[in-house]
Amino acid sequence: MDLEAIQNPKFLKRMSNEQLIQLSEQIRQFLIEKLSKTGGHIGPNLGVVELTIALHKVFDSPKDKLIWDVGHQSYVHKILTGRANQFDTLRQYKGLCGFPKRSESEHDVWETGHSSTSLSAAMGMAIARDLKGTNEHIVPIIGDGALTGGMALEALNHIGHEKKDMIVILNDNEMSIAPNVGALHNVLGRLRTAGKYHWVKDELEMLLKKIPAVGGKLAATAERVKDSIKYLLVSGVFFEELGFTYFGPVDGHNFEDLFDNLHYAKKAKGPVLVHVITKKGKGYHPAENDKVGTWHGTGPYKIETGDFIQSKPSAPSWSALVSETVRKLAREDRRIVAITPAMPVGSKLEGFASEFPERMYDVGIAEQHAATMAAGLATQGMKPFLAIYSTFLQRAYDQVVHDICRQNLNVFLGIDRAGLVGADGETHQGVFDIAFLRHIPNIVLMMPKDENEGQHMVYTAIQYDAGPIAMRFPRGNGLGVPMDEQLKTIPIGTWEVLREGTDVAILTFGTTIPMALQAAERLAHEGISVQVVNARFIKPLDEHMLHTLLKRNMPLLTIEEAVLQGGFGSAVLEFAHDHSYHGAVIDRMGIPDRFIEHGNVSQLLKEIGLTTEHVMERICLLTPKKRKRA
Ligand SMILES: Cc1ncc(C[n+]2csc(CCOP(=O)(O)OP(=O)(O)O)c2C)c(N)n1
Ligand SMILES: CC(=O)[C@@H](O)[C@H](O)COP(=O)(O)O
Ligand SMILES: [Mg+2]
Repeated sequence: MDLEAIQNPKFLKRMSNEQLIQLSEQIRQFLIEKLSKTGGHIGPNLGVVELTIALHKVFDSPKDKLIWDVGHQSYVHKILTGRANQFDTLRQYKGLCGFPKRSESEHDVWETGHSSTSLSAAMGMAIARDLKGTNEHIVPIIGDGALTGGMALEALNHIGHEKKDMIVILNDNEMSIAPNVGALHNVLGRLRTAGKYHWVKDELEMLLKKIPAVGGKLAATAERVKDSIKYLLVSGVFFEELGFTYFGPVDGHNFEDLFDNLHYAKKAKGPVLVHVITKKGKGYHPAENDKVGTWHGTGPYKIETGDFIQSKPSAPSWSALVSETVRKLAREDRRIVAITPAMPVGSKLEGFASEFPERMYDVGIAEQHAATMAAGLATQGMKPFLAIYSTFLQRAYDQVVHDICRQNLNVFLGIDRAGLVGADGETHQGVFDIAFLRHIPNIVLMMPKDENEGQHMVYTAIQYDAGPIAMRFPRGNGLGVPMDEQLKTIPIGTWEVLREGTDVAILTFGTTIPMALQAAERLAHEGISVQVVNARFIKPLDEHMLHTLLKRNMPLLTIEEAVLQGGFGSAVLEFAHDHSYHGAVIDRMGIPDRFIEHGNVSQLLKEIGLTTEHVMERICLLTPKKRKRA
């Protein structure tokens, strides 16, 4: 069939299982083809083809609410709800979002991107339904990785207590991004192998009744069987004791099994959990055999070979630079412990993990736990390195305030993906961390201009023992600058003049330094002398340099690839005000007060007005008398 002609999922109701099998094959090929050009979350989506088809056949979206946790696995849902013709624009500027988007379709009832929110949202929708007296089905679909998120466990606890009608679909493929971790994962493991939970439970009851009747060796065998089955059943009881009716394990690639269980679940009263076993990457050999998470989210690739199509980077990735520098230091410094909340691959911690397995912790999708565990380590004299994406650090704000900074503990926060991340869009842009960190007492917040300064900053952070210290760095690769052999510490709170100037000073850091230098270079030809300062410490500010600049009455322009509200520019404004430089001329450039959608970073910067040309315009507005007509 022509997938691009699909308007809505109603057509599924008329299809036989054989036809559905053909459809799932067609969708798989479509995904493999399209994503070989656009990139995206190919593994997760190949794993949920049959499950998504079955859900849209059994339930009536959008009346029935399908809520996709994380949402990176919603491409099949988007195909079945009339968006197949947009896949050439997947995750591109003004194109199809890689996550559910309410403005795209009435079938996208809840927007995700950050993990573990589906059950809480589902509970809200279930309460609303019952208060309104309507009868729609509420169906959150949560992965085994997302289930390790604290929010999910908070919601399970409440849902099981309130006993509202809800059908939780647990999509268990044994993988988070990397192989899933945790005790809960082991519970699921037992269930995966237990066979049909309810059948096993009935068999056990019958067996238990017969045991007294058999004597001798058979009794001992029966006893052993009973114990092993009981061990397996304990896992099923895990959910039943939480107040759920457990169905499973269900073969997530077998329509008969799926329909049997989903129809049961649809009729059941109270909260139901359907444990569906799927294979991440199913149907595409390289993705299906991915043991480490390489095919979780990818760029374009060659279908025949599974080779990724990417230009050879001129410099190591920022994540590798930071994690490998920590690894090098960990050889001499036994205090160092690395922690990642489920992103060992993205944070490039594989090397550290292989060299120091006893000092590397992947805690699952548990940022709050990760941050406070780091604080606990620091109280015992250890030097925890918490590798965490800026956007995911948002989950651990109180732990940073209450546990790490308030107790002034020696935690090193490696804030990865700081700034615009591009394809993942609104839910993943790392643009809030300056605003939500800089006002916390005791924290040091810094950002290097290039990877050489970055390695020195890592060294500085490890040596620093006066409290919490955070280094933010962008997604992607460094600039390819020469690297010093010898690491050195950078004095905390010191900025660096990169270019002298007398008419105006630009204060900026990290990824916006190149555009500042380029603007200064071009304006020099128009008679405007621009000073460019590497304001590499966002907190504490370099007060000495600020006083010097403000006393010279130089107009200042701050630039940051981060939100303006409460950002670095705000800090400079506050400083000028607090030190009575009331006549100071201070302008700010950064991300405006709105969410930034997905797209190529350079396109987004252009849309926002963060380019060399925009900097030049702002400088000219600050120095009107100086500009020689070009
Ligand atoms: C709060 C948060 N932390 C981390 C991530 C990064 N992340 C995206 S998908 C994923 C793994 C999800 O595993 P699972 O729920 O099992 O889905 P699967 O990819 O296996 O289908 C992680 C850790 C995230 N999206 N949100
Ligand atoms: C869906 C999700 O949250 C992750 O897969 C995220 O997309 C990873 O981002 P990076 O590609 O920057 O590691
Ligand atoms: Mg999974």
